[in-house]
Amino acid sequence: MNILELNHLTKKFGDFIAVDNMSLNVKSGEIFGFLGANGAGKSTTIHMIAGLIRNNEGEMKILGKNIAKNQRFAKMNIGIVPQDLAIYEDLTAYENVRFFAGLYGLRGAVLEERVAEALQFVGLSDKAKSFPKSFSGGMKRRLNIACAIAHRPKLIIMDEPTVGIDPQSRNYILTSVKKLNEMGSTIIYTSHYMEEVEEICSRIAIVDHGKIIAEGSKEQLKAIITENKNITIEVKSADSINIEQLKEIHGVETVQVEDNVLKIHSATGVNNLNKIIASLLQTGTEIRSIDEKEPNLETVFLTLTGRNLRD
Ligand SMILES: Nc1ncnc2c1ncn2[C@@H]1O[C@H](COP(=O)(O)OP(=O)(O)OP(=O)(O)O)[C@@H](O)[C@H]1O
Repeated sequence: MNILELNHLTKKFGDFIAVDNMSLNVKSGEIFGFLGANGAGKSTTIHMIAGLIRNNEGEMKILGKNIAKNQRFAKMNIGIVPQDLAIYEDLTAYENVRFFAGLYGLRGAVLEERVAEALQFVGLSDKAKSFPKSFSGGMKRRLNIACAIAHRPKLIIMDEPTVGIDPQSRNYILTSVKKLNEMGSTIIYTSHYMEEVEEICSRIAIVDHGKIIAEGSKEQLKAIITENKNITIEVKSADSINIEQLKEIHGVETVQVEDNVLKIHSATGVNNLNKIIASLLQTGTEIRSIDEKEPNLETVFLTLTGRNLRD
């Protein structure tokens, strides 16, 4: 079942099209990765889902209901962790979470219980009475998450929650995302860090210039690119390399020599490294090091857009 549906969603700022006819289905229970470079249109999409800005065209549905026509229902079922911290410096951690949970209609004992639960979940129970100004960047991010999850939304959307924080807090957040998912929430995880998306997401959409340019599991996305394996061999001297002979080896697609480094693109599933080495040794080439890499999402992104994910 689809928890979120975006149909032909478009957002323009003047003449500029930030989100361009975007259609997307997110299934209940998944951790869905929304991967794109800065300015790709990720935050704009989230702001439309959150009702913070209006779309020019298209339609959005949460649990089958039109978001624009069922705003209260949408608010109850969606928790947004914004990219820019949405916490009040002059309220304690506890008061911050209570304020947001109150906005979603929680009252009385249930409210108190859920606030305590959310603070505990992000590891800030012992800081409940402290003010965020004494918090590290990572702690503020965690408080930001607590504010978005206290009302137990079915869909949690996180907009780059690990930007600018220390590795320990980053790991904490990634573990929390997996835990929230195991506890039953669907997650949309936005990032331009492909390692994070590869680690936690079951399905991924790559967004570029406001459009989804590829969508699928990690394996499906990697299968898009043909030059699947990159073999880099450093040699003492490249003079003796017989390039034509290397190109005849099964699976070898391209061979490049730069200074004393040999770069070979080879099809995956082809076990030809022994033959490549044998060819080099036969012509008297001395090997210094060998490195063989499977493609990653960065390579997929580069192949699709011609650019690196990070600027
Ligand atoms: N209010 C606005 N007015 C004009 N242009 C805007 C506005 N908000 C966003 N944009 C532009 O829309 C494009 C998409 O921005 P958006 O913030 O959605 O990208 P993003 O993928 O979330 O990237 P980032 O990680 O940098 O936030 C950018 O070129 C941005 O400059």
